[in-house]
Amino acid sequence: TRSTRPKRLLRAVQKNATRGDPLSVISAIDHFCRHSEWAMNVGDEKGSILDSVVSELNPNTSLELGTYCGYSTVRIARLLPPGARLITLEFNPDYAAVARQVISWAGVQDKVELVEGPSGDLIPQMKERFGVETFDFVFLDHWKDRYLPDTNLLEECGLLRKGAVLLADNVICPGTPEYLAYIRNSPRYESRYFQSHLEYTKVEDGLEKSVFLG
Ligand SMILES: CCNc1ncnc2c1ncn2[C@@H]1O[C@H](/C=C/CNC(=O)c2cc(-c3ccc(F)cc3)cc(O)c2O)[C@@H](O)[C@H]1O
Ligand SMILES: [Mg+2]
Repeated sequence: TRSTRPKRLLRAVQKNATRGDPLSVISAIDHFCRHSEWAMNVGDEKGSILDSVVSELNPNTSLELGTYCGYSTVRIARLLPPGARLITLEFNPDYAAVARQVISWAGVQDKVELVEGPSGDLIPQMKERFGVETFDFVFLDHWKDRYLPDTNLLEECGLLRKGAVLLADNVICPGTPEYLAYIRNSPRYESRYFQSHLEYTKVEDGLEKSVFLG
């Protein structure tokens, strides 16, 4: 079957990373994307901001929108305390298949539940089907024009607890104008912009961290 970039990325992980060692998986992907083929992972620079937000929050229940190859899934899961869990949503079956293998190569599969399907259908099922009460942390990194509708959906489904943190990738490049306008003007959120760069480049990009006030 035709080789794709995600499959070549997975091969680089299997070749260069040590099974059960999440940091070696993260650096193998960063090396591949820097020296072989650029790919839309959050990357090492924005990734360390993601790490600090997760470490400070110690979330029990986390949601990731847009798994892609599982790079940020591994970054988040490796920092979660025992018993904590990360649900990650991916609607492309080929990407999901690659991500599952990256996640298990890193040895974090016990903390991760990768669900295949569109977020718009899955978010309303979180309570009933996945036994979620509320999320402590949400990482948004899927189609940029879906950040706002999915945030509204999370609100409507009562899935955000007071103090829950939303962290959005790419608020500058490619950009998420409607999401930014909403979240920065809403009295229900306290937002802060973390300036950084588009993964593996010198182009400006950043993460928007927003605390839900209830
Ligand atoms: C339909 C909405 N619901 C969804 N539900 C579940 N999974 C979804 C969904 N949308 C998209 N996905 C998945 O998330 C991933 C999509 C991510 C979209 N990301 C980007 O477009 C992106 C793009 C860039 C970028 C920046 C500059 C460029 F020149 C070129 C690309 C950088 C990034 O960091 C990005 O995150 C895919 O795996 C896709 O299958
Ligand atoms: Mg991104």
